[in-house]
Amino acid sequence: MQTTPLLIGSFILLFVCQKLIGFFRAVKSIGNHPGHRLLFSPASVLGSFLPKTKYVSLGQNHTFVSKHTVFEAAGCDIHSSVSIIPNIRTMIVLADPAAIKEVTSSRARFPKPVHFYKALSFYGHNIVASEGEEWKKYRKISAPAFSDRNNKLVWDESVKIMEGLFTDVWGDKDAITVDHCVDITLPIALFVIGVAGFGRNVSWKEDVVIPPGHQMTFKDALHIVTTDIFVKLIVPDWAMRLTPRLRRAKLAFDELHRYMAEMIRLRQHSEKVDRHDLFSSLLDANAGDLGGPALTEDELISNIYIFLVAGHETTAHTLCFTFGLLALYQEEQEKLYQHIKSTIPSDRLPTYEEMPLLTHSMAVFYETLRLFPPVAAIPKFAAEDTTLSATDSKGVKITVPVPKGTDITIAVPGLHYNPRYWEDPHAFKPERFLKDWPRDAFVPFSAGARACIGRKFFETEGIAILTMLVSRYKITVKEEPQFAGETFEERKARVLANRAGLTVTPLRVPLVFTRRT
Ligand code: HEM
Repeated sequence: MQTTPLLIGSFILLFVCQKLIGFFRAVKSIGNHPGHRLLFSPASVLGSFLPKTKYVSLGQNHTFVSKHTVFEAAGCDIHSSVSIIPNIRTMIVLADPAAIKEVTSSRARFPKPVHFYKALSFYGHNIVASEGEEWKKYRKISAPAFSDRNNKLVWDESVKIMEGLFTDVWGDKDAITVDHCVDITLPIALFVIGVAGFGRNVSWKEDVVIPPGHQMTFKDALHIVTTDIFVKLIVPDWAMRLTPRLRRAKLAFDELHRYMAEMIRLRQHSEKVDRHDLFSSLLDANAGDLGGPALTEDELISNIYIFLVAGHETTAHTLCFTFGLLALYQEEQEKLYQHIKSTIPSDRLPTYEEMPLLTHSMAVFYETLRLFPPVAAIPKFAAEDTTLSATDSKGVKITVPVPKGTDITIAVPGLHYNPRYWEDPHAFKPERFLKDWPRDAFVPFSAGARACIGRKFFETEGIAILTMLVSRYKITVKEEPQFAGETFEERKARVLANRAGLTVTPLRVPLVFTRRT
């Protein structure tokens, strides 16, 4: 009778001893480099959802929230994290430009951990969630669509979309109040990738109408899929009908699939015109017209989905933070307005050829991306036993052993708020990008062969949108009685508050756009 509890107790003791031995071995394998010692891995579902508790979990959005402070505590621009559950995991976290450059430029030594991207692969394999020969195939198919010719299309379409917003939606109103700025930046970014990437032209008026044969709009389906992506990862298919929220998520996943299949059928049956957009490249690859192995139907759908997501969420959130910052820092907005006014005559629309002249607009975006990088943590892993080096707080070079299999995280906010490279790192100062600046200490688009393929696409649409908006409207924070009397710092914290989502997500940015006279 007494043997059962004894047996269970022995098993528990054995399990704990095994975990502890593994834990201490892991700590030793990285030379006992300082950092977090945790019960739950920050890369696990529990570890990222539990609140921040010492020795237990780092809490939500921790890479963004902690910025450079963890590195300061570790006394080095590389810190470690060793955790026990679900299995012993060793992670090396980087905020050192040279170490980051080494990792991003050696793809074979530091590949992408594809299993981390499971949430993005539910429609099939795609460019973001793949490695090796498969990734090379997707990148080769997509690269020609990001040409200068297509960037001009991105510019022209972005200008048209902004004109549509001003005339069809805002009309003759002198002041437009939005309760959350993403309510306008999400559709803007989606319309741009829709038309410039996929030839899918949606007007502001059509955008709110559910087309026949569907139960939600394309925009809503994509938005719900993006927001509920982790639900789909955690909840098994049979359980997706259990609550109204889960049913809505399931409907959105199915609807988005239907919309993408329709887009494909429509383009396949339309007259072949000489197009060079992303959709044409993907369809040609599916038809086997590009040589090499053809894209399967699932790969085609999954890549369309990934370009829609990668191409609109990052952009929409960056635009939203940019408008929020300009509303808070009126003097910076005025400088930007004056620069645009002195560069583009007010009696006509800005052209793609004028984009290089809009240096101040680019500086505003770069400073926003430094402060609010949408992708806060970029994961890699060590494919072999190796080392990484950084300087410690006393300027001494430290070499950290990195055993094969170690997780590596590029902590983008850690680097972007690193006071060794950025003076007064918490301040919004676009001018820092108008003089010489530390290029290796700025990686919002990652770097090396796996850097963002859409960087120029974003910069083009972003500058066109910002130029159109700031030249015609002044942006201010919406005044609300419940926040009367708050200090500037309180207002800033409220307006720029964010949470972890697929990318760093603004919570609520309430703004007023007032027509300039
Ligand atoms: C503010 C705008 C943007 C930011 C900050 C951004 C950031 C990034 C980052 C950090 C990565 C690397 C992710 C990783 O290694 O896991 C990435 C990859 C990627 N981005 Fe962007 N992105 C932006 C806009 C865009 C746009 C507009 C598109 C498409 C039109 C796009 C398409 C992609 C794709 C396809 C990849 C995967 C590339 C590969 O692995 O070869 N992104 N982006």
